[in-house]
Amino acid sequence: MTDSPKVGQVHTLPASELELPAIKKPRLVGKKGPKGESKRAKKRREKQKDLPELCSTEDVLWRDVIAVLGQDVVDKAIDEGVEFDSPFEYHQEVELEVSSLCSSGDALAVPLNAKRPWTVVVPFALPGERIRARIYRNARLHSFADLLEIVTPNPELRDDGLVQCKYFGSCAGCQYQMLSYDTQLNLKKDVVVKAYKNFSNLPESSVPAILPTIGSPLQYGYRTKLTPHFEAPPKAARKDKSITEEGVRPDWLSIGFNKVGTFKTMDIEDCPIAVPIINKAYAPVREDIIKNIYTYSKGVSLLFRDSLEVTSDAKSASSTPPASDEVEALTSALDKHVCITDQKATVREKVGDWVFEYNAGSFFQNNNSVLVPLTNYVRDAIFPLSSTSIDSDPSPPTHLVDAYCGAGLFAITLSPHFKTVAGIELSADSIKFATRNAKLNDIPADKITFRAGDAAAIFKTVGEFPPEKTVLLIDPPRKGCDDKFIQQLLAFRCKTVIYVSCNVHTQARDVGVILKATENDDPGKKYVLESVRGFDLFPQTAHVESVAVLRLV
Ligand SMILES: C[S@@+](CC[C@H](N)C(=O)[O-])C[C@H]1O[C@@H](n2cnc3c(N)ncnc32)[C@H](O)[C@@H]1O
Repeated sequence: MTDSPKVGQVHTLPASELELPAIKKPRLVGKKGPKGESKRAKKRREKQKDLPELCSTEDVLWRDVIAVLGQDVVDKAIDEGVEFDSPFEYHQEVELEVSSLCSSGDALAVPLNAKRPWTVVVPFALPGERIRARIYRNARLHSFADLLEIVTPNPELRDDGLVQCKYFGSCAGCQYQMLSYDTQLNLKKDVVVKAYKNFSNLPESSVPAILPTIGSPLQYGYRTKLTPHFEAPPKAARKDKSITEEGVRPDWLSIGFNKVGTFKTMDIEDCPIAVPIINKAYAPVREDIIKNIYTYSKGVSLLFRDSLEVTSDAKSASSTPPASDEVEALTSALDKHVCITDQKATVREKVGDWVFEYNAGSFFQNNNSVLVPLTNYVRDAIFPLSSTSIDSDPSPPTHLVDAYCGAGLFAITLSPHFKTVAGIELSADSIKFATRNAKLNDIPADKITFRAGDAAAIFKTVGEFPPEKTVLLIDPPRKGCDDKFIQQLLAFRCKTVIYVSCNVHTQARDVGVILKATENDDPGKKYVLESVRGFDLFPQTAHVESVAVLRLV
């Protein structure tokens, strides 16, 4: 059984029930234009001022809207000042033809018989489908709507039989369960292609053909972290405590994730993309919350993290290498999974033969099954040819800088291939664990060092690293690298840069800045974009991780 929309079925999604106001036309404020500026030039200047922030979610969607309507149509609407004149009323029901998918995984549809060029963003619909939807918000040349019905499905793409979650179609977590896994991977490749087209500011000739997305070995049951949440009891409900004493969930209580298109929580009993141990632990926690809900005065965001059991033996082994007869006990202890719910507890995870510990509340990649392929891919990108090949690099890199290193995932897994490794990370807590993880994996302290600080500070500390034999690995948060970091990267100019990113749009922007800044430099000093490839860390969702390889030529 699934709640996902079916042909001819009325699918009630909740967003349109909310009183979401229409987005107001922004006021055009700002500096005066140059003297003698033409009307047309003024309009264009004002148009630029109005545009969403570069690489923001709105900006990514805006580029998709332009692609559907065409730049000429968009320019004309803006010149005529009608870009916010939606043809739709709040809650109007409309029939639409889906033309493409946005990078967020939502469909972009065109109204049938519209008075003017317009687009509508609708979740869970697919290109080629005819749908019915209800408008709940208007914006610049596009509206947002809830999906009501798929009038004509696209059987080439849609297979509702693939859906494994009863909440799919209502929960905001997944977008793609009705698609084959190959289709999901192809769509993610398209997102990477679009990101480089829209945000790198590079000519086509500077961007290599985007490589096929590498899939996750697990496509369900892979998420090692889940954070369901719930609200505190409303005042009126606090007076009536009788129901929960019997363990029955009151109607107003929802423990779970956001409903699609809203900030409202929907009640979710299990999540099939999470690892089984998390779902097992979640059920009794839910029961306990329901029984004790009136003791909560604030809403809570829960944490569930898959961990290998850390025994006292294993703990002491983390500071001193284990004696050989302890190894077996340690190995078997490592294979027992537990679920951690305390933000401050230590999580233990294996990536291949490497062991990592980190604070449950801090960052670690959320899909363990893909981490060996990902780290191996990065290794092979750094050392492109096998050591037996006659063409192999006669002077391979010897030094690695891992910027934004977290608990040391890349620094540690890549350490056997380098003489010296240096990592930097803003979170002092993660650095404490990175240092501990180096010890845990028997990496000598004189080979690998981690320091807490802003990523840009690493360049001051690696003055001894020969740039022509150094690899810089970057894995920043969604906002990408700041200007200070990029300027120092350019000054350092090491031979290879591997840019891993959870936001391909900011990655494309930063890569564009780096390539443009070096395009007129002497041979050996210019960065080229050697390859870009998506990695699927989050199957069933629209999210794509991206790995870009830059090399000096
Ligand atoms: C996407 S995570 C990558 C972590 C690590 N590479 C991994 O794969 O586990 C980004 C990391 O950057 C850190 N970070 C955020 N801003 C930073 C900054 N300005 N300088 C250094 N690290 C930063 C975050 O704390 C986070 O651990």
